[in-house]
Amino acid sequence: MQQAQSPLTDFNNAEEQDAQRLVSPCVALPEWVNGVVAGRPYDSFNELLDRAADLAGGWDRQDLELALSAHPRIGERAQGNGKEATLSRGEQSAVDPQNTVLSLALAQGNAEYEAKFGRVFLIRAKGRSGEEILAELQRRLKNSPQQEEAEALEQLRQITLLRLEGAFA
Ligand SMILES: NC(=O)NC1=NC(=O)NC1=O
Repeated sequence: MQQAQSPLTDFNNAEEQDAQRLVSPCVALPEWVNGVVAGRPYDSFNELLDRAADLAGGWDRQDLELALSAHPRIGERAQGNGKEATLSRGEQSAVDPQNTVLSLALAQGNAEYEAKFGRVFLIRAKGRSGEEILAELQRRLKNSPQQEEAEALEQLRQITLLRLEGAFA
């Protein structure tokens, strides 16, 4: 019986594909997943987090659009029981689907956002109430395309790094 190791030690020692499987639900960008795994062994979780943040710092619009395939709209319950869907539901748990006024406002805001920017609105939902998310959506709708691309990339980085922390908690 292997004595319980720290999650980091397990990650450092895991087969490559097992290590990739652990971090792939963080973001649907294989280059990032491979880069995090290739950086092993890490002396500390902070070293891992720093490398993950560095790799995420280079993301561009293409990465954003590719990653969005794994992020359901805000207010739409992620379907299925894959790891990403489960994570999304947890992150969006503060958005009460029974609150029809909020749900309608989010649906309308999402539609306006997609018409203006041509992609799904992405926000780090964890730690935000439904009302705070709606306020951010309405604020960001006023952004220029360049401003909004930068904001959406920052939210993708936050979601990714929060999920990474969760994978090692
Ligand atoms: N469109 C979204 O913003 N989706 C999400 N935000 C999160 O924090 N998790 C999601 O799935």
